[in-house]
Amino acid sequence: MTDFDVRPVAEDERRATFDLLGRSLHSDRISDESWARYGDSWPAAHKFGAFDGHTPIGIASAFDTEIAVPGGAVLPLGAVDGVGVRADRTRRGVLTAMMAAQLEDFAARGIPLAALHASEPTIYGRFGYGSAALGKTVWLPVPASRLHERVPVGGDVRMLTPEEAVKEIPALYRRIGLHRAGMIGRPAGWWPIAHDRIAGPHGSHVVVVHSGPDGDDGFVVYDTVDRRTLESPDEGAVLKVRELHAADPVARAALWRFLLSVDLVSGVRARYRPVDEPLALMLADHRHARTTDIEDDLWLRPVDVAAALGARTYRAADPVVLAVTDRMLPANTGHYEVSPGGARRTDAAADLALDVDTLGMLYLGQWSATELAQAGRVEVRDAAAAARADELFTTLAAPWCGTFF
Ligand SMILES: CC(=O)SCCNC(=O)CCNC(=O)[C@H](O)C(C)(C)COP(=O)(O)OP(=O)(O)OC[C@H]1O[C@@H](n2cnc3c(N)ncnc32)[C@H](O)[C@@H]1OP(=O)(O)O
Repeated sequence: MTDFDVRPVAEDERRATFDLLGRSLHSDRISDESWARYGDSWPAAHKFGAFDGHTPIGIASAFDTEIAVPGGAVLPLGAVDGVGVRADRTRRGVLTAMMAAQLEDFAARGIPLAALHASEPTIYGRFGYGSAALGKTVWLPVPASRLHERVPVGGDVRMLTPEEAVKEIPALYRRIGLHRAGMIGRPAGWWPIAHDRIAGPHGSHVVVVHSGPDGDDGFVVYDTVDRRTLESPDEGAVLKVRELHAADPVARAALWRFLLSVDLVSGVRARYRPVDEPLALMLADHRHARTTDIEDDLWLRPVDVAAALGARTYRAADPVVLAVTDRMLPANTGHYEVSPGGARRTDAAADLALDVDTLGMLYLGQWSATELAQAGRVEVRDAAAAARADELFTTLAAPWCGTFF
């Protein structure tokens, strides 16, 4: 049994907790130089540590931002960006205690949704997080992959210097906007560690911007992986896309056209793309676009179920009543009527019953109530209700986050 206290991280505990996180993820200890450059991206605010005396043995970090939900509303979000427990203190409740403190903090501050990217899919369901948006990995071989002649053409692309990338991309991300459910805002503290570190003067990534008739409207950040070996000295490099954002199909097509045009390349690999990005359809020969993986990407946790359900829109169908159970935040446990007019608490009998993590899976439209019922995650009390819930919760575009945190 381990004794530990969970409390907010103090200013002078930032680096120790950052190192603890790095160690738990098997990263190298951060150098003084890198800490001086990027340490401000690890503020003490919204971090809970588990301490054995003064020594940190666990960290659960989050930053405040916002997330787009189906219908276009943008809600406050607690983005959980770093969780780790010292390897000699795992499996004795340290994470559970930190998650409880963090969720109570989100609830007390009126934050209706929390989200994270999970290192392992078996960790977070018990804390009310559900796998809410998937991402696909695509592989496009070069030169075989050519865009179809009907794919729209327009605008121009230009490669930024690292200094320009640091300056211009944050504003461009804001201009493109949170146009899909699941996309999140990127606060000032996100950029140095997640973008400038890899795409600025000390990084290896390349940034290319597309401009259309109204100015810059898309960008891609990628790295180049050299594949030459003694046995195959002429093997082309692989372009590894870190992120690609575009305001419209013309900008998106231009950025993919650019990637496929780079010389001495054997292929383009992009991970965590929207599952409905029509890359295969954009090729002259759709067989060249290979989806090599589909992974859970964003995990979502309704913190205030009434506020979260009330903020998204629903398609036309008769109402359903959901019985939601939330063991960690019991104030959420109750019945909610969902209809095209919105959502509200009700005393009416429930048609479907589910835990709050499953509500997280349903919320952005990635999974249907029927799928979740067939998998045993939704209990069907009225046989016709799953189909009504499918209609209500379905979204035209797949949810997608598109931001690493
Ligand atoms: C958002 C992010 O940052 S993702 C990155 C998460 N961090 C990592 O993966 C770093 C390496 N792993 C770790 O640091 C730790 O193992 C953690 C943080 C995943 C778990 O911390 P712990 O303190 O061991 O968790 P805790 O003891 O509270 O476990 C609670 C329950 O979850 C289970 N659990 C915890 N971690 C895992 C896991 N990796 N796989 C399966 N089950 C797990 C425990 O078995 C326990 O189950 P029980 O209640 O049935 O007994």
